[in-house]
Amino acid sequence: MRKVGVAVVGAGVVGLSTAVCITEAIPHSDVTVLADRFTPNTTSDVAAGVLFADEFPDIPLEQQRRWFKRTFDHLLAIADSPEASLAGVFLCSGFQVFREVPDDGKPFWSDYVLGFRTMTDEELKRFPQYKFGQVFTTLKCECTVYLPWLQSRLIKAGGKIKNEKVTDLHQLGQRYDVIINCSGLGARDLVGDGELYPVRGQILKVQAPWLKHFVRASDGQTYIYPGMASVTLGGTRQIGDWRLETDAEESAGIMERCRLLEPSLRGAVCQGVQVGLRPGRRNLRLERELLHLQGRWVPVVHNYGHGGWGITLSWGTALDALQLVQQCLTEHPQLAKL
Ligand SMILES: Cc1cc2nc3c(=O)[nH]c(=O)nc-3n(C[C@H](O)[C@H](O)[C@H](O)COP(=O)(O)OP(=O)(O)OC[C@H]3O[C@@H](n4cnc5c(N)ncnc54)[C@H](O)[C@@H]3O)c2cc1C
Ligand SMILES: O=C(O)CCC(=O)C(=O)O
Repeated sequence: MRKVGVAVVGAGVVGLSTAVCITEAIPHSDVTVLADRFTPNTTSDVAAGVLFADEFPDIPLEQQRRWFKRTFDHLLAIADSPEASLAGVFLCSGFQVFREVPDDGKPFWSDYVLGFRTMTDEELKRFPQYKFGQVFTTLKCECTVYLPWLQSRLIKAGGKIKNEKVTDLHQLGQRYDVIINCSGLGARDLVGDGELYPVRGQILKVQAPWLKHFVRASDGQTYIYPGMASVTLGGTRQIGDWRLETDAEESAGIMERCRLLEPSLRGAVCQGVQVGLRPGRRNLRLERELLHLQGRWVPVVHNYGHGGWGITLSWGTALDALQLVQQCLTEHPQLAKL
């Protein structure tokens, strides 16, 4: 029996998670990840990798909760296993602080992180400019470690990886039975999605090994996330900005804002500056369609547009993409019987 040939376009956290889920769940699949950039050169590699999210406005909250919880549970199991350091996944605790008391002090994911609660007045004293805060333990998934680990897991399960820029899905129509589009911001050109836009993010990596807690200002413009080898200081969220170069003035601004939150950073040594373009979209796209490519009908599953929450939602959306592939195989029995 010939296997079902599946092409996954994209080797960021979304593409690799989706490829692993399909390869491990569908034994008669032959999955190839095609990408023009691999770790450490994807946007995912720039991410702080913290499990945290804002809401997509038009996607049912239940669905977003499921994506968050499934990713959290998957990564927590890794964090609790001997694989944790090899996969770059670990628990991290800290504070989110607000200048004004929010109307709703409980984000949609508050039941899934560990120990979510409101900060006490004593805890808030450390942040004199802030009136309200939340304390919780979430996960950090460092993609420069996690993506190589996912690639190894994929290859071990029988998947393949190929360096190829896909300029048109027609290129793949004759070579694969199912196509999964996890091209992030690249989907703007690949499938002409004008709803996608870049949200530029610049971060600093500093040496400050005494810091053990994260601190995040609720506007998402200032955050301090201690990690395995360095502390990530952020950030910027510049909508529509395509610049990949680093900006010295912005670095100075990030450092200044972070020092106001965490004065001990005055002693921190800066190791590097990075920029990434988040795949911004009003709502992420997770759906399937049937495309007529080079004389045959080919199911295409889209899974892109995760904005600033691609690591947070990676496993949950990959499991939904897998379900869409399974539906394609049921509805197109010629594929299931290959
Ligand atoms: C500064 C910063 C901090 C962040 N922090 C966090 C965080 O703490 N938590 C969180 O959840 N998220 C965070 N994010 C967001 C996160 O990085 C993204 O949501 C995530 O990386 C998107 O993953 P992706 O796999 O869709 O895209 P990418 O990582 O961009 O991968 C896209 C892949 O598609 C390939 N590709 C594209 N077009 C083509 C083509 N035509 N042919 C072949 N291959 C193609 C690329 O080569 C690449 O392999 C942050 C982002 C930034 C910039
Ligand atoms: O916003 C955060 O706190 C985590 C970092 C992030 O998700 C981002 O910068 O996109």
